Amino acid sequence: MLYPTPLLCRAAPARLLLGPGCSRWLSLSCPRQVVMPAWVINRYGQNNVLRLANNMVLPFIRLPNEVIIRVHAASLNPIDVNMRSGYGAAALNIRRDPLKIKTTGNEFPLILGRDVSGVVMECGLSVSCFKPGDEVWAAIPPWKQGTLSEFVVASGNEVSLKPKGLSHTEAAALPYVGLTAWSAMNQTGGLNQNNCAGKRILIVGASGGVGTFAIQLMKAWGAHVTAVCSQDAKSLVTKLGADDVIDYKSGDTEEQLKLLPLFDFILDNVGGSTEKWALHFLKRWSGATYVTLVTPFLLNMDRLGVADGMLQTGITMSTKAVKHLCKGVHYRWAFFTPSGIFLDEIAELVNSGKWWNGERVGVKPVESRT
Ligand SMILES: NC(=O)C1=CN([C@@H]2O[C@H](COP(=O)(O)OP(=O)(O)OC[C@H]3O[C@@H](n4cnc5c(N)ncnc54)[C@H](OP(=O)(O)O)[C@@H]3O)[C@@H](O)[C@H]2O)C=CC1
Repeated sequence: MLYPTPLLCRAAPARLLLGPGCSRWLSLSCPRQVVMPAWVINRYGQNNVLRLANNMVLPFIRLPNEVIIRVHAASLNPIDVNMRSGYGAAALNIRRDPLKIKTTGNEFPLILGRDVSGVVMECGLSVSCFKPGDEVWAAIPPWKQGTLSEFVVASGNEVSLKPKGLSHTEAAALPYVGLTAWSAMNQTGGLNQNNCAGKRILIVGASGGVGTFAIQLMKAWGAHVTAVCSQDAKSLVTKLGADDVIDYKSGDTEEQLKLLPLFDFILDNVGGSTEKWALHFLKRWSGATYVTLVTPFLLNMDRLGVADGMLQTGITMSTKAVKHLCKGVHYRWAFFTPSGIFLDEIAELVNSGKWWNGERVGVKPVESRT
């Protein structure tokens, strides 16, 4: 395993001054490329396409607001499994390194993994919030090289100081699901700590990464939470603060929900047929909102190409939004949003102790995520 030498660390700003495209110049002129280990894929497929490469070129700072993080822990989310199979490639390639795609003809090798907890190694010239040695956490957007490697580059505005009470392993389980839940509940759904008290929230798929985070966020903001999950997860979601638990595997979910009062907000982490029945459980004409994280946005572009895929997405989304608005409820799609600022807010909640409900049960250890 090779680590960056001080010379190479100092070389990063010089590369920055050279601007985009300098990597080729440097790799031609450097007698010895500095390499790192990383889990990569060189084509899309099943798990057998994953390989541990020991010769990935060390990433470097291209933009003044970027930082290099030495990865202490990373974790996996459903998106990593889906991206391994090619999910989202059409849209993500538009945002990936155009020079690399132009010179090699494809996006490979790709490093998967969105979550990171680690230590800042190097900062771009305009980074003022972080310095080398800071312990940070982040979720790297899916169009960038991922975190299943020894080093990763992130924009300064995607990074936040890691909560002091969490180990790197614990911290690496939170950013992607945390930012996704934050985006869905706060940015898309309009919920915040000042308007949640007494609101009735239904979380479908409550036992997953996003769901377990969303339960804790809603409880920290004072809402009443009903969790839909399997019996296996009942004690977990109860410990996290869920007030009511509906077991979707034993009996009819709709029949069980009919026994409860209507909801102000539904978070759908499951998709499929959920929106066919779940919207009936929202209060009408009172600003109630249904937010789903399972959308055909990237699939449409994979299937139809970027332009037609975006058009199809726009039509589907607006048709559904208008249809449900006519019935008195808001219908919205939500997406993961990388943000150091929101991670700061999450870190504050974690540091305040509100997160743990008295027990350290809020984080799924990295080993147990699929
Ligand atoms: N739009 C976006 O930008 C993003 C979308 N997502 C999507 O959000 C979804 C949730 O993500 P994440 O939490 O990380 O995924 P997980 O795989 O961690 O969790 C999904 C959970 O859903 C539960 N589940 C499955 N079927 C049902 C059902 N019929 N009713 C209730 N619960 C069910 C599973 O529980 P059990 O095993 O007990 O059945 C599982 O715990 C995924 O589909 C993901 O692709 C995630 C991040 C970003």
